Amino acid sequence: MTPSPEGLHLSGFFAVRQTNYGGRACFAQRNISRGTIILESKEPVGCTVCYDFRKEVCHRCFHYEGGNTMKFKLSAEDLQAFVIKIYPSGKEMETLLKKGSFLGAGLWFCSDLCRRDFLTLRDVSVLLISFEKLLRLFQSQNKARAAQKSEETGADPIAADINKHIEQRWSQIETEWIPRLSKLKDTRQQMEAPILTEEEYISVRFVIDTLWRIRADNLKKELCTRNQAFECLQSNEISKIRRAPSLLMSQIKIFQTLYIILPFELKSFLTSTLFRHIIGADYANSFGIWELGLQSDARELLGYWMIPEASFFNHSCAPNVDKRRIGNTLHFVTNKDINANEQLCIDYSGILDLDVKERQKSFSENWFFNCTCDRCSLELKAV
Ligand SMILES: C[S@@+](CC[C@H](N)C(=O)[O-])C[C@H]1O[C@@H](n2cnc3c(N)ncnc32)[C@H](O)[C@@H]1O
Repeated sequence: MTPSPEGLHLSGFFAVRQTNYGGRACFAQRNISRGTIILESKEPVGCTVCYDFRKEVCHRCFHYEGGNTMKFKLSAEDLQAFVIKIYPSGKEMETLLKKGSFLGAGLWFCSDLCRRDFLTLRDVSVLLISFEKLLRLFQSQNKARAAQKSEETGADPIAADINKHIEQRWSQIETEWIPRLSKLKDTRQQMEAPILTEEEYISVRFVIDTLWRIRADNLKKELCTRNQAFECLQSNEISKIRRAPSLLMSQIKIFQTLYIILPFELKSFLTSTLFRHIIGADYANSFGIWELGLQSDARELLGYWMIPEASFFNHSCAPNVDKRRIGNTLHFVTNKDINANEQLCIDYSGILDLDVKERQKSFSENWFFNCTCDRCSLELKAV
C-alpha cells in the first residue's frame, strides 16, 4: 500500500489532503495573494534529457539553443582534476581512465560553469561511472540495434489478468534470472545485457539518476521529506501496461541493464520493488522540461523530471497555480488570490484551449483519468 503524504511538510503554504474525486490534493493553509511562489523546486528526485536532445541540452541547467550542440563535454582530465581528487572511487573509475577512452558519460554542458558545478556535486563519481558504462554498452550494441530495427516486432499479447501477469514476470526475474546471472563472471554478465532502444537508454539514465539521488538523501542523517514524498507517489504502472503491453518487456530490459552495469553503490539499492515504483511514479507524476520562451504548441519537450514535493497538485482546466521554469528551478506561482482551504491546482496538459470533449479524451488517453475539475463539470453539463 502507498504511504500517506498527509503529515509531510512540503510547503508553508499548503497541506495535502484526500479529495473525494481524485486521490490526494493540495489545499491552501491560509489566504495567499496572487503572484506568490508557493513552492520552489531546485533538485528533482530524478531527471533526464530526451534522446534527441542529448547533445543539445545542458545537463546542469537545461539550457537549449534551438538545436545547437552544447560546447562543453567532460574529459578524462576533468575526472582527474575534479572527481578523483575529491571522491576517489576506486577500481571502476581507474578502469575507465586507464583505457584512455573516456567517452564523456554522454553529458553535455552549456558553459564551463555548469560543467564545473556538475563535477563538484557530492558523489558525482558514482553517477559518472554508471552513465559511462551505460554509454559504452549502448554504443557496443549499435550494429545489433540497427539489425533489430529492420525486423518486425510483434506486439505482446494482453493477458486476461494483467496484475497477475506483471507479478509473474517480475517473480521470474527475482527467482530465475538474477540467481542465474549471479553465477556468471563480470564479462559474461555484460553479454547477457539486452539490446536497448534509444528510449530505453534514456529510461535507464533516468533510473540511474533517481537511484543516485535517493542514495544521496539516504546518506544524510536526518529524514528527508523529498524521499518520504517520493514513497507516497501514485503509481500508474498497471494502467500504462494495460494500454501498452510491450512496456512490461521494456521495463524488464531496463531493469536487467541496470542490474548488469551499476556499480555496487547503486546496485545495493536496486530492488524490483523500488524500480517498479520509480517507473510507475514517473508515468503518473513526471513534469516535462519544456523549451523556454515559446507558445506551448511550438516548444520542444527537452526531457522530464520527477519532483515528489510538487506531485500532489491535481489538475484543473482553470488552474490557480502556474509553473515557471528558470534553468533547473521550477517555481509554482499563484495566478489569482486564493482563500484558505481552497484547492491549489496546476495544468498538466497545455490543451486548455480545446473544448471539453477533446480535453476529456486526451486526459483519459494520456493521463488515465477522467477530469472532474469544476470547469469540466460545468462545461459537460452544458454539452
Ligand atoms: C500527479 S498525481 C496528483 C496527486 C494524486 N491525486 C495523488 O493522490 O497522488 C495525478 C493523479 O491525480 C488524479 N487527478 C489529478 N487531477 C485530477 C482531476 N482533475 N480529476 C480527476 N483526477 C485527477 C489522477 O488520478 C492523476 O493520475
